[in-house]
Amino acid sequence: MPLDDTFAKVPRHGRALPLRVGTRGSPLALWQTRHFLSIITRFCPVLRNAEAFEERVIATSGDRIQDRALADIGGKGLFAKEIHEALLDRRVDFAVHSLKDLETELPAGISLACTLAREDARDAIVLGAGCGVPDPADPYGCLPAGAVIGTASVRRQSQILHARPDLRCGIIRGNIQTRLGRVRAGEFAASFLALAGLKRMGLEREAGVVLDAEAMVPAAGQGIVGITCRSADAELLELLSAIEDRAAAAVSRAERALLAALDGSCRTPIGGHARLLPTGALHLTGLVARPDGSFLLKRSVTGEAADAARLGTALGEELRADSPADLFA
Ligand SMILES: NCc1[nH]cc(CCC(=O)O)c1CC(=O)O
Repeated sequence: MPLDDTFAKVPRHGRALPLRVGTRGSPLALWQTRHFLSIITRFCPVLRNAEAFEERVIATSGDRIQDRALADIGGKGLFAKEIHEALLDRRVDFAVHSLKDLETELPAGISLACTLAREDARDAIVLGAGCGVPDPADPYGCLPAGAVIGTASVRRQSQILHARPDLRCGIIRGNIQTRLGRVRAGEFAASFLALAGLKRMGLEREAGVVLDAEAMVPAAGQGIVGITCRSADAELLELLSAIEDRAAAAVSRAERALLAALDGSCRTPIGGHARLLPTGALHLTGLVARPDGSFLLKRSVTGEAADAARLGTALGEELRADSPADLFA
């Protein structure tokens, strides 16, 4: 059925417009929400009017608590909890998330309806004034000995400390603009940000060093926007699945299955990154480490994209079996 016909069913079924979209209020979250709306309206002319959508900004616990590592306050679910509640309470009809902030096991009644095309999945280092000139052959070489790097992510912390045990990490939180400001103010020698967020904010020039996915394994879902809605809302699920990006769906299935198989404690540094090869096969890298970088295990597999979830589960189980048991206590 042509997409327009599918979407034309929305008002015909008597669903009241506007459709209410839930989003966090950060500049990146709002950008991603408007990006999603521009895609859905391109596919669906019937929704191309000013009254079709209404943005509802929802503050999450992750936005409110700014001084602690995510692992210490309950992990990634914190950016989504209040948004799930708004969906279940029917205050919104669907919601836009950074997929890497969305827990693998969603609450009963909430479904991941679709994923949008991936922006760059890599991490970047934002360099403060005391850093040297970046050398592509030695991505961490420009960081001064003993420097304090701002990050609230145990995944990034473990990988940089593994490569540079002389460095130290301090907690930096807040949205992209806040974190850039704190590096500029000299509170930290440098910090990490997802390149996807910098690009979407037009701040790519702030990326002093771009780390390839081998040097710094990204988080599962990094750079991908995911849309949730109520599992019982068959009509909206159908509409949203029509705009799914197939490549993003395959890589995110692999990465999220890996994460789910490894998920022991939210304090465990875990990386997961999949990409589609020119042959159409799927290449998946997974990483488990200790937060201090003293242990780091990284493995890759290649298989059929159609088996994305199974590949992720198998790699996750293998990494778990070959890591010290206390990492998953
Ligand atoms: N946890 C915060 C968060 N969630 C998504 C992004 C960036 C965009 C993305 O990865 O899709 C960021 C900021 C960052 O990690 O630098």
